[in-house]
Amino acid sequence: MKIAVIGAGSWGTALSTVLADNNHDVVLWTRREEQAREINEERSNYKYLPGFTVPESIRATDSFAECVENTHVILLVVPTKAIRETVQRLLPFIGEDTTLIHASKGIEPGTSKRISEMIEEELGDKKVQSIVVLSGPSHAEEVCKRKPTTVTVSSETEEAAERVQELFMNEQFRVYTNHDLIGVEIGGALKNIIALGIGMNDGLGYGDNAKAALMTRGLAEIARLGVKLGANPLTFKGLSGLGDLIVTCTSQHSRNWRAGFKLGTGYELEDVLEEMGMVVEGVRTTKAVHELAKRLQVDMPITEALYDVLFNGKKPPEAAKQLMGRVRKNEEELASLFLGTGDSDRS
Ligand SMILES: NC(=O)C1=CN([C@@H]2O[C@H](COP(=O)(O)OP(=O)(O)OC[C@H]3O[C@@H](n4cnc5c(N)ncnc54)[C@H](OP(=O)(O)O)[C@@H]3O)[C@@H](O)[C@H]2O)C=CC1
Ligand SMILES: O=C(CO)COP(=O)(O)O
Repeated sequence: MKIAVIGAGSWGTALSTVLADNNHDVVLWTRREEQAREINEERSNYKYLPGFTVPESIRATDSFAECVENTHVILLVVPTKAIRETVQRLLPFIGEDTTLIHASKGIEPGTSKRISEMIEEELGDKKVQSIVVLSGPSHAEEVCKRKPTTVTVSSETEEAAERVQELFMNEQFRVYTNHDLIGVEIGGALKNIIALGIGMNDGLGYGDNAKAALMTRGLAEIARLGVKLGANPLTFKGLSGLGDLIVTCTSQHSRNWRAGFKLGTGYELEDVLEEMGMVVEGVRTTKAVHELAKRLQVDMPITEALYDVLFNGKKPPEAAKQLMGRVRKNEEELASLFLGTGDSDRS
């Protein structure tokens, strides 16, 4: 089956590889002609995955039409900020038999929308068969080396999720389904905020105790917001929640962790992002979630501390002090949150 993959960064290339390993006919779109040539002729994607050999069967193109015509399955893997313009470009090529899968992780500042909501908005009256999200603990660098990886796919219907599960599943890439689209998208997007914070913690030299605290309390505030938005709290204990939080907060591959680390050692945000040269979704998502939490009156102290560092010039040690100096709390909220017995706003 022909599958169009939009976005030839690290994750688009890695997911193309999984699909090519499963004998699908993969056409990978890049906006740069020289990158299409590099992939087709040298079988490499040096900027994003140095040392990786792109499978022969993957064809790259800088022609959007060539990539997306004559297929019913389209995978979007562009940064969150490029989702709307990409869906706009897709409109002439899609219809009621199109399955739109996205594998991006972010929330849009200004609108506080999840990615599937942004896609729906851009589709307007245009109907597609299904919108499916693929999320979970999965760094491109390991997927390309065919290291064991598990992810979750979610859609409004179980049948749509199962079709996508079937497309991706193989011996090294295990795919679960989950009906909770809101929870899956929220978990995948918000763990990037906590990973930035943990990178910062490590850059400051604070150690493992604080890291464990940030992960645990980070998951609590992710679940707190998710529940308010209608997610199943138990989703946050699954692959797209706790699973992705663990990998992003502990892996050397995480761009969010690396950016946070640099900030913790005293670099300015602008310099960090320029040096990184890859998408660090947590920065815009922190802004979006700060706005959303304020609007919904959900207490998210770690996100707030991060927001102050990223956008209000607060120094990381001061932000850490702010978190440690908060009023006394009781941990029992976690029980009601994760047992699903209440949508507590307490932190
Ligand atoms: N990397 C990973 O391991 C994982 C990433 N993700 C998510 O996947 C999404 C994509 O990330 P990833 O592949 O890692 O990012 P990278 O930084 O590796 O690559 C970004 C890609 O997006 C392209 N791009 C940037 N801006 C635009 C635009 N305006 N229009 C079209 N294309 C654009 C870039 O093109 P160019 O090179 O021309 O600038 C490049 O191909 C993110 O939401 C990320 O959170 C999810 C799971 C794992
Ligand atoms: O989502 C990811 C792993 O599951 C990728 O995280 P980073 O963007 O921090 O590298």
